[in-house]
Amino acid sequence: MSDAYDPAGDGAQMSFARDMSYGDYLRTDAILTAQAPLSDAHDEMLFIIQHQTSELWMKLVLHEIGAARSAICAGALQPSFKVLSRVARIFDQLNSSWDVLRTMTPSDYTTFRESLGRSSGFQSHQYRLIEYALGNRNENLMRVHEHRPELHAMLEAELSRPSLYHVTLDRLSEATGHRFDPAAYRMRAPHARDEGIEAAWHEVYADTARFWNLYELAEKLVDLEDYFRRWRFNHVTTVERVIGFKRGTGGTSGVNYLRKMLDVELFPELWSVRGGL
Ligand code: HEM
Ligand SMILES: N[C@@H](CC(=O)c1ccccc1NC=O)C(=O)O
Repeated sequence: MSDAYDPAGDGAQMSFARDMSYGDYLRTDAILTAQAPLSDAHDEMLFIIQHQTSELWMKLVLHEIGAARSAICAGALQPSFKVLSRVARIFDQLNSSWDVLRTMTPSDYTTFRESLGRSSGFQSHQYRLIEYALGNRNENLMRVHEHRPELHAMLEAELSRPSLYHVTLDRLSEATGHRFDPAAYRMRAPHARDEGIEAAWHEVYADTARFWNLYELAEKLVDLEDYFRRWRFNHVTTVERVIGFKRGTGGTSGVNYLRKMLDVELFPELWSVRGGL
C-alpha cells in the first residue's frame, strides 16, 4: 500500500459499481468520444474542441434567452435581468476563448484546412437560432439546413415565436402607451429601426425613475448586444489573422462577408436613442 493520503479515510465514496458517478451524470463518455480529427495535424484537436465548447455555451445561451423571453412575456422583468446578465457573461466567456484559438498560426491551420471540406461555422444551427431569437432574422440563411429536417424545423419554429426584442417592445408599448407600426413585429425579417419605437425609448431614458424596470431591461439588452458585437469582432479579426482574405469554406467572401455582419444592429433604437438624449 502506498503511504499517500487516502480520502476514503475521510469518508470519500470510492466505489461506484452501484451508484451514479460523475461521468454517468455528465455523460463524459459521449462528450469525450466526440472528437474525430480528420487529419494528423496537431492543431486540429484545438480547432474541434474550440468549436464544441462554443456550441455547448451556445446551447446555454439559447436556454437562457428562452427563459428571459418567457419572463418578459409574463411581465416578470426583474427575473429576466438576472438571466440576461448571465447571457452577457456567457458571451464574455466565448470572447475570452478566442485567445486560445489565436495561438494557431496560418501555417498551423493550412495543415488541416482542406480536411474541413465545405463545412463552416456559417452552418451552425445554434448560432442561427441565437440570431433569430434575438431578432436578427434572415430566413435566406436557413437553406443550408434543408438536408437536416429536424434542425430546419427548429429554425422554422424559432421564426414563429416573437423575438426577445418583440416581447420587450410589448412591455414598452404597454408602459408608455405608444402603439408601434406592425412592421416592427415582422417575424421573418431582421428588425429595422423605427422612429416610433425610438420615441418610446426616449421617454424611458428621459424619466428613468418612472420607467425604472424598462430602463434596466434596455440597458441589459445593450449590454448583451455589446458583448455579441465583441464576439463578431473577435471572430473577424481571428479569421483575417489566420486566412487573410481567402474565400470561406462555406463559400462566402470570408472576411468581407464577416465585416458586413459587423454592421448588424440587433436593437437599433436602443443605440440611436442615445444620440438624442
Ligand atoms: C481559425 C478559425 C476560424 C476561421 C478561419 C473561420 C472562418 C470563417 C469564415 C470565412 C466564415 C464565413 C463563412 C464561410 O464562407 O465559411 C465564418 C463564419 C462563421 N464562423 Fe468561423 N472561423 C473560425 C472560427 C470560428 C469559431 C471558433 C466559431 C465558433 C463557433 C466560428 C463560428 C462561425 C459562425 C457562427 C459563422 C457564421 C457567421 C454569420 O453568418 O454571421 N468560427 N467563419
Ligand atoms: N470557414 C473556415 C472554416 C471554419 O472555420 C470552420 C470549419 C468547420 C467548422 C467550423 C468552422 N468554423 C468557423 O467557421 C474557413 O474558411 O477556413
